[in-house]
Amino acid sequence: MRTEKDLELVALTKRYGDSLAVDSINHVFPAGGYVCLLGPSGCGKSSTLRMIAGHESVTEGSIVLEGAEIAHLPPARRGTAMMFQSYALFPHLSVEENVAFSLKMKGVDKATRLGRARELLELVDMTKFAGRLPAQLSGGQQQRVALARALITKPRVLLLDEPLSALDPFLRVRMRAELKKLQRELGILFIHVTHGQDEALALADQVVLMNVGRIEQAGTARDVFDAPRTEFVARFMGGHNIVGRPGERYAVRSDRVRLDRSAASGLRARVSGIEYQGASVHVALACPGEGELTAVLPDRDFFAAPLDPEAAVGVTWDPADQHRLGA
Ligand SMILES: Nc1ncnc2c1ncn2[C@@H]1O[C@H](COP(=O)(O)OP(=O)(O)OP(=O)(O)O)[C@@H](O)[C@H]1O
Repeated sequence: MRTEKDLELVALTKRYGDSLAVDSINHVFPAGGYVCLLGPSGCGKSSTLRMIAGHESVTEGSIVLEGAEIAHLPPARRGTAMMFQSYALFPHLSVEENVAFSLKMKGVDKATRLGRARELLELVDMTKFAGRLPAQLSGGQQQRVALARALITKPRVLLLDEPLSALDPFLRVRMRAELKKLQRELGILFIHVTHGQDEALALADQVVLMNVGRIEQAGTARDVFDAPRTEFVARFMGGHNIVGRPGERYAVRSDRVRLDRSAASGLRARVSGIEYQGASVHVALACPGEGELTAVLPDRDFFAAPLDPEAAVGVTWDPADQHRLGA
C-alpha cells in the first residue's frame, strides 16, 4: 500500500559517458520498510543508491521523498543518510567525535552534539567505547559507530552500501540481526545494497533485484524466491531447476522435486552425484532432454532409502510448484 511518506524513483537514469548504468527505473520504496537492492556486480545498484544519497548526479528522472523532489538537493538536505562499505570513519577522531561530526558541521554547540552522540552510541550499544579511536575497535564495533554516525542526522531513509561485506561470516550473521532489529526500532526506511541473495532473503521486507541497469523483479523476499518471473531471477536466487522448452520455461524449486525410486513415474533420470549437506542431501540428476537437475532432499528422507550413484529414478513435482518464466 502506498503512503505519502514513501520514497519514489521515477524514470531514474544514470549514464557515465556512453555507458548506461541505470536504465530508467521506476520504483516505490515503502516508508518504514527494509528493502534490499540485490543483483550481480555492475548491475547498477550502487549507482542507484548513490543517486538517492546525492553522491552521484542524476542523468534523468526524479527522486521523490515524502512527496517532494530531492534529486537537486545536496546530500545533507535530502533527509537521507548513507553508511559506506568502508565505514569511512575519521581515524584521528574519537568514536564520540566521529558520531557527532555532522552536527558539528551544522554548527550545533558542543554540549548538545556530544549529548546526542551519546544517545546514539547507547542505541548501538557502544557507550563504553566513546573515547576510543576507530583503529582500537573491531570491524563489528566500527560498523556500529558508522551506523550511529549516519543516524545522528535523524534521516528518514538510511542507505547502506554493502554494509556487511567487510565482516567475517560469523559476525555478518550477527550484525545482520542487529541491523534488522535497529530498523524495526527506528521505523525508518532502510535501503541495503547487497549482492548476496541469502543476505537479502534474511533481511528484506522487499527485495528489488536488478540486472543490467533495470529492475528484473521486486516483491517480498518470499515471492521473489518462490515465484521467480524470469530465468535470470531463478538462476540468481538459486535453488531452482529450469525445465521446459525454449519459449516455455519453468522454474521448480530443487527442494520441491520428488524422486520416484521405482522409476515408474515422472521424467526418467540417472543419479549423477550425491552431496551430503548436513540437514539435506543434494542429488544431481542427469535427465535426457532437460539436462542436469537437482533434488534437495531432507537428510531423513534420503537416508531412509539411500540412493546409489547411477541409480535410475523418476523425477516429479507438484504442478503448483512449477512457475512459468517470462523472457
Ligand atoms: N564513476 C564511474 N564511471 C564510469 N562508469 C561507472 C562509474 N561507476 C560505475 N560505473 C559503471 O556503471 C555500471 C554500474 O555500476 P554500479 O557500481 O552501480 O554497479 P553495482 O551493481 O553496484 O556493482 P558492484 O556490486 O560491483 O558494486 C558498471 O558497469 C560500472 O562499471
